[in-house]
Parts: sequence; C-alpha cells; structure tokens
Amino acid sequence: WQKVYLMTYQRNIAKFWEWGRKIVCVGRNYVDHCAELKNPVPKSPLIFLKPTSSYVREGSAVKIPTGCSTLHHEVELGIVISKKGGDIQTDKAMDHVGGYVLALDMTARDWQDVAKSQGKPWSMAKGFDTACPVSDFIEKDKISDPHNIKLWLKVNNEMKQNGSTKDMIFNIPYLIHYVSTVMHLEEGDVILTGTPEGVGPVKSGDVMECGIESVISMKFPVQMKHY
Ligand SMILES: O=C(O)/C=C/C(=O)CC(=O)C(=O)O
Ligand SMILES: [Mg+2]
Repeated sequence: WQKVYLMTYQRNIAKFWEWGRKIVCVGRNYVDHCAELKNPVPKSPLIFLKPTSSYVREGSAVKIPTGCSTLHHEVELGIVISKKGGDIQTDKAMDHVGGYVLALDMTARDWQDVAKSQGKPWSMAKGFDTACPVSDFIEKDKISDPHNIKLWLKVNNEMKQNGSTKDMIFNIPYLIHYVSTVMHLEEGDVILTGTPEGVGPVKSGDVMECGIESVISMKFPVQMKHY
C-alpha cells in the first residue's frame, strides 16, 4: 500500500506549477535595481507573495490586467523547494533545494506605485493572472553555482536585462533561512530571488524572451486581457 500511496499522492516537484504551494518573492535584491527604481538598499530581505494562480507556461500569453497602464518585466532565478522545513540554518539550506526555474515577476508598476504611496499591499500589482511565467523545471545539478549565472531578457529582440546572480545582496542560503524563520517552506514552493537592473514596460504585441545563459530560455507574447 505504501507504493500505491506514493504513486498516487507523491507530487512531482518537476511540475510544481500544477500544484505548487506558494510563491515567495524577494524584492530589491540587486543594488543596481534598487537604484533604477530609486529605492534604498534593504538591510534585510524584502519579502512578498504571489498566488500560484499567477503561474503561466510557454505557449500562453502574458495578459496585461484591465486597468494597468505600465506592466514591467522582471527576469529572476527561482528556487524550487523539495524538502519541508522551518527555521532552516544556512549551512543546511541547500539541502532543501530540489532544482531551479527561470521566472518572470511581472509587475503592474502603476498599481504598485499607487499601493506604495498609500501604504497598501502589492498583492494586485504582483498577483494578477499570468504574473508569473515559468520555464520547465531545471534539475539541481544543471546549475553548479546558482550564485554565478547570467540572467537575460529581451523585448522584441532588444536586450533589456543582462545581469548576474553574483550581484545578489542576500544569497540563496540566507534567503531560505530568513523566509523559513517566519513561514515553513514546503515541497513545491518557489522562491523568486529578485531581479537585476533593466526592468521596463511591455505592451500588447511585444514578445519577451529571457534565459539563463547556457541553461534554458523561454518566450512569451504580451496581450491585453479581454473578458
Ligand atoms: O519597491 C519598488 O518600487 C519595487 C520593488 C519590486 O518590485 C521588487 C522586486 O520584485 C524585485 O526587486 O525583484
Ligand atoms: Mg521581482
């Protein structure tokens, strides 16, 4: 019966987007990105959440939510959690990483600016449907040093973001530790580690293409949402 149980209920983290539990996002994790949006460099990680309903996969479009006038791209490295844990120490943190994913933290920047000015949460600006395009799952051993990979993004074939994870302010073990002291991390959770500089607007008809150099790339068209 144990085998049947495992076959029936064990979820495959390589398809986390079909059942994933939470998307934990880190903001302002690159000094140059803090500067371009005129934000102070944080002293501790800035954490927010996206709902898993915001996942979108290649073959579908990113939809500009109705009422948003400035939709920004943010290319990011995502970490896929494979082992549950709370209060995870930094020296054990990488044991909780099952693999990686290339992700876009699509952001309704005008909504975020209004929320910031009114002291309101960013949930709508970051959590609308299609706000989290994700690539196929990347096996852990395909990225030998996640703190030294190149992240790039082009809009209509023009390079907009071209950064390296070596410039993260807070590294992956520290982010896992920090988040897990507040909320348990579980199998299928994803942590988006923040975006390097070069964020900017996309409009209906644009095509975004992004990648982790020598590892993976993905492409998403942008459309207005019609309902
Ligand atoms: O504070 C702001 O104006 C914007 C912050 C973000 O959207 C943060 C991120 O999502 C990021 O740095 O990746
Ligand atoms: Mg982001």
